[in-house]
Amino acid sequence: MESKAVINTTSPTEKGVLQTAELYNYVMETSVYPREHQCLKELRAITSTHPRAVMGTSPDVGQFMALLLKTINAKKTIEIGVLTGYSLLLTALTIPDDGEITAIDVNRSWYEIGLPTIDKAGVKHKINFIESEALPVLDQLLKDPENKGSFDFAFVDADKKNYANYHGRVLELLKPGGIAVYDNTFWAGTVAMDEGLVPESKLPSRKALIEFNKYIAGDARVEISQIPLGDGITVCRRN
Ligand SMILES: C[S@@+](CC[C@H](N)C(=O)[O-])C[C@H]1O[C@@H](n2cnc3c(N)ncnc32)[C@H](O)[C@@H]1O
Ligand SMILES: O=c1cc(-c2ccc(O)cc2)oc2c(O)c(O)ccc12
Repeated sequence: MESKAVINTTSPTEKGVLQTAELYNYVMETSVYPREHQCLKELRAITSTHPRAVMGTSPDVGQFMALLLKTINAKKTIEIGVLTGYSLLLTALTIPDDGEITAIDVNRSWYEIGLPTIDKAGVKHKINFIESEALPVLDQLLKDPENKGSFDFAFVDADKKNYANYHGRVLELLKPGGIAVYDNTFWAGTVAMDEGLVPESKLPSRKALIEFNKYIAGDARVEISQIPLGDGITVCRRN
C-alpha cells in the first residue's frame, strides 16, 4: 500500500482538493495506484528524495492525462517542465511506439535522474529532450511551418508566470482538436483566497495563475475545463 496523503483542509499549501483526506486516499488506492505502471512507481520513489520532489506531477493527474492521450490517439506531443520525468514517462508509455515527445526543461540534470528508469521502461527513443528556456524553443519550432498545427497534445508544467505566453504558442503548435493541459491552476487553493492569507512565497505564481485562469476563460479559440485533480488542471481543446 502507498503512503497516505495528508490533506489538512485548513491549510492552503497541501495538494488535493477533495472533501477529505480519506476520500482522496480512497481514490488513489482504489483507482490510481493499482493501475500505475511499475516504472512510474519506481520513478516516484526515486523523485521522493529530490529537494524539489513537491513539484512532481500527481499520479491522479498522470492517470487522467493517459486517458486524454488515448482518447485522442495522441502521437506527437510537447511537454514544458520535466523535472525527473514522471509526466514525460507517463506520456511515453501511453503514446504509440513511433510517437514523439518534445520535452523542454532548463535543467537536464534533473531529467537525467529519471533517465535510467525511462530507459528501463523501453520508451527513451520517443523522447527529444531539449535543455533550454521553453519560450525560445517554442518560437524556434514555430519558425518551421511543418510544426504549426502538427501536435496532438501539450502538457505545460513549468514557470507559472509564463503560462499565458506558452498558451499562444502552444495553440499554434496544436492541431484543431488537439489538447493542452496546464498544471497547478488552483495553486494550492490560493487563487481563491484573500491575498493576505497566502504565504508570500506563493504570491507571484498566484498572481500569474489568477490572470491566466481569467485569460483562458475568455479565449474563444479553446473549449476548457478546470478540473480538481492534483493541484488543479485546466484542460483546453483547440477549436
Ligand atoms: C513542476 S516541475 C515539472 C514536473 C514534471 N512535469 C513532473 O512530471 O514531475 C517544473 C519544471 O519546470 C522547469 N522550468 C522552470 N522554468 C522553466 C522555463 N522557463 N523553461 C523550461 N523549463 C522550466 C523546472 O526546471 C522544473 O523541472
Ligand atoms: O512549489 C512549486 C513550484 C513550482 C514552480 C515554481 C516556479 C517555477 O519557475 C517552476 C515551477 O511548481 C510546482 C508544481 O508544478 C507543483 O505541481 C507543485 C509545487 C510547485
